[in-house]
Amino acid sequence: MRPIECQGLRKRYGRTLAVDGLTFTVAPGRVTGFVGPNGAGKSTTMRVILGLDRPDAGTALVGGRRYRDLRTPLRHVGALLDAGSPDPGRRARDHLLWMARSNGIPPPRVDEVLELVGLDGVARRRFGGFSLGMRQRLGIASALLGDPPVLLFDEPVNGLDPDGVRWIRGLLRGLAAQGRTVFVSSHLLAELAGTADHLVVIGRGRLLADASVAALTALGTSLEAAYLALTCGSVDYPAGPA
Ligand SMILES: Nc1ncnc2c1ncn2[C@@H]1O[C@H](COP(=O)(O)OP(=O)(O)OP(=O)(O)O)[C@@H](O)[C@H]1O
Repeated sequence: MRPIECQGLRKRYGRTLAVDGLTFTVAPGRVTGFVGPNGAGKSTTMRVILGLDRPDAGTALVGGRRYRDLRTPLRHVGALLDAGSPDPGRRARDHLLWMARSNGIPPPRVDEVLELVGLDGVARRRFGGFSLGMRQRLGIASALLGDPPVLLFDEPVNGLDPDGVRWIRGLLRGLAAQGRTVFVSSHLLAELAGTADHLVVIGRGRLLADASVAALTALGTSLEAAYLALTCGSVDYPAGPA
């Protein structure tokens, strides 16, 4: 199975240094949470790993290769970055068939993943009529389509009801138990405490911690307390007194 390796990653947008020399490895076989204050550089890092943005310095490798060098990327890396993307007029199954075709994935896999995410009953409905939870599930179906060893999820539980949150938790744990590399960003620390084995914490584009959830929790009274202590110097808009 394959790790994600970021080495000296740097990315600037105009005057904003979004990622500032990040080095970390995401190991297979466990769920690694990716956390940090708003604007810390999490999405940028994920975009660079997925070849959607070019770094100004450093490298991001998946299984030892750059994403843009992969010929059939969906077979190597699955990603949920933005659940709102497919054409609203396109039917869910057609959207997945189109993705499968462009990556040399056999069509029967489409029905397999639709069933896996619980969308088999609405496979012929148009994406435009999907609820947020259904969109999120379709995004996850796309990520799983190529049966990839590496998966990235950016805020996968955003806007989901408790049932959906519980479903995602089980899915992530199951994928890691199969030996896959699972990298998931979230602001919901309590949720991550129950899902992730390991956390990469960043602030202002820099690495603040790369440690097991157990080790981080032992630093404070809770994972949240440990996180707040680690990131207190990296928050642009701190909350006032409660
Ligand atoms: N395309 C872009 N153009 C200009 N600035 C950008 C762009 N993308 C990100 N940034 C800036 O880079 C910094 C990091 O943003 P990023 O979205 O990676 O952070 P994040 O940790 O994912 O934040 P959040 O938790 O709020 O989603 C921010 O200051 C953001 O405004």
